[in-house]
Amino acid sequence: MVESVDVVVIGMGPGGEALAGELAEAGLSVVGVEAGLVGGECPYWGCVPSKMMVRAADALAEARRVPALAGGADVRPDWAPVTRRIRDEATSGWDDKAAADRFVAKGGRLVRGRGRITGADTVGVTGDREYGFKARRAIVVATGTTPSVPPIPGLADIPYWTNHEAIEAAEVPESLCVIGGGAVGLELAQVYARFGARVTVLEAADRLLGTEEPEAGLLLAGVLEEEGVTVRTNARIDRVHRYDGGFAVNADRGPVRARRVLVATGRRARLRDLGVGEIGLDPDARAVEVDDRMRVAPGVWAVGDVTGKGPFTHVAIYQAGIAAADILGREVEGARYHALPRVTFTDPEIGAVGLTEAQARRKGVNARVGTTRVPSSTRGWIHGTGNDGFVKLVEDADTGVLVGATSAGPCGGEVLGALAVAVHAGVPTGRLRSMIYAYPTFHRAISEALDALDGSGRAPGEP
Ligand SMILES: Cc1cc2nc3c(=O)[nH]c(=O)nc-3n(C[C@H](O)[C@H](O)[C@H](O)COP(=O)(O)OP(=O)(O)OC[C@H]3O[C@@H](n4cnc5c(N)ncnc54)[C@H](O)[C@@H]3O)c2cc1C
Ligand SMILES: NC(=O)c1ccc[n+]([C@@H]2O[C@H](COP(=O)([O-])OP(=O)(O)OC[C@H]3O[C@@H](n4cnc5c(N)ncnc54)[C@H](O)[C@@H]3O)[C@@H](O)[C@H]2O)c1
Repeated sequence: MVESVDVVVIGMGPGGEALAGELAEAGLSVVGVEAGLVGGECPYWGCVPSKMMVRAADALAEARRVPALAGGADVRPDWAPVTRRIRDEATSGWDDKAAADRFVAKGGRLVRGRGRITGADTVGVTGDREYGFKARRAIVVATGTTPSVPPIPGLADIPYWTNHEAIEAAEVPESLCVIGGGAVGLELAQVYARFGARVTVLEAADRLLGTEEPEAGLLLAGVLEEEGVTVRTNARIDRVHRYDGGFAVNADRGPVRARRVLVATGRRARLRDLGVGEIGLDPDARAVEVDDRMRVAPGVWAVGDVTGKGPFTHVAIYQAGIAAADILGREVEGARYHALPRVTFTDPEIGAVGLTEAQARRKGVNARVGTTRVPSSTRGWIHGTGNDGFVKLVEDADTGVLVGATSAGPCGGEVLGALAVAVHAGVPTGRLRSMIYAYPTFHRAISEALDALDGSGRAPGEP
């Protein structure tokens, strides 16, 4: 039997949950289909528990800095409070009852199972029982991504970790080989190393955090090495196999032997099982193409990681707001990604917004950059140990407008706030120069980076 409803949302991660909740509150009949946990990756295996781990690991690192600043500290890492907080405070034991109840309280109907598009306006769900829905107003694809596992010989035959196992781990392994030096790999590598694991990071590219400024990857490689993590870039892995109760990852420059192997080599959307061919999409595409209102096809919208516009919770929620307004027939400004912020929560944090220098040049921007090091800023110098970082600005020299920035360092993600406002609003660097920066804050380094921009940095017409 096919039931008629206004909207069917497939996938109730941060994007789907926000969108489905808003539409239900607006009075539409909304079915949210979820194959796993309502809330998706972010609250159970992503942002929230990983940042609890980072918080704990940072506390250890700060305590280890006490001798340089304030006397003595006896630091004895214990993983138990971390697992307890993740189980009890973050995930309720990986139980989504609270999130499911929240959606139902907004007037939504939750259907547990795997959704599949079966026609231009119909969705089938396979779970404990079969459902069929006809969506009068909208189908929304919000199915996120899953880990992309490289076809390394032997890898599929071992019980490797993805972010799920790394977040759920009851113990810290004696040693950990992390394949992939992106955000997942680096945040978790530093956490596990600070809790005592011997960690090696194998990154195929020539630097860590390859999508950000090269200075960021270099900075993190140096900091991690100083903390005892082995970092190998340009790594070629040819085989993985069991070895002495653990595993051996055979790479150029020698094998890495470790108790656990974490695969953190990116994520990808899986469209084949979703029936997207029914609405004329390529089932093998890496993402669902959307316009600036998240429209995919007549009566179909998509939000979140599946759109390939930026794999972050804040992007999923931003897109959900736009799609909800569009579905409700309200006027809404289309999505713009020119000031997309992202933060890698390593210590130092790497905050970035807009274009990197290389991206700006590739887009034909006449890029002018200004960089300052945090240790040479007043606050960085006062901070002392743990003060690594930099602020880098990318200005369009033709317009005098800031088009990108990176703030790496202690509180790098918070310093980013000011830079994100500037890039979002297209503030000319001349205007930023005339601002008063509180002394001695970390964000005051922005004014030093402005001084480092070649020329005046003033926009045409600016005083
Ligand atoms: C370790 C880690 C740390 C992260 N840290 C951060 C961070 O600090 N900040 C940040 O902004 N982002 C972070 N992210 C990224 C963030 O988790 C994602 O961008 C976000 O979860 C994407 O939301 P989404 O709604 O698009 O998809 P998802 O969260 O992936 O949710 C999709 C949901 O759809 C369901 N689903 C899939 N297919 C179907 C189907 N056919 N039928 C029914 N249900 C289906 C899935 O079960 C899932 O619940 C992190 C990711 C990881 C892995
Ligand atoms: N703080 C945050 O906002 C946060 C934290 C974690 C994850 N995320 C998001 O989740 C997504 C997934 O993160 P991720 O780190 O898995 O992906 P990623 O794409 O950011 O990084 C994957 C890394 O693995 C490397 N790699 C790929 N194949 C390899 C191989 N065979 N051998 C060695 N290295 C290989 C890539 O060169 C790349 O550097 C990202 O897009 C990220 O932005 C965000």
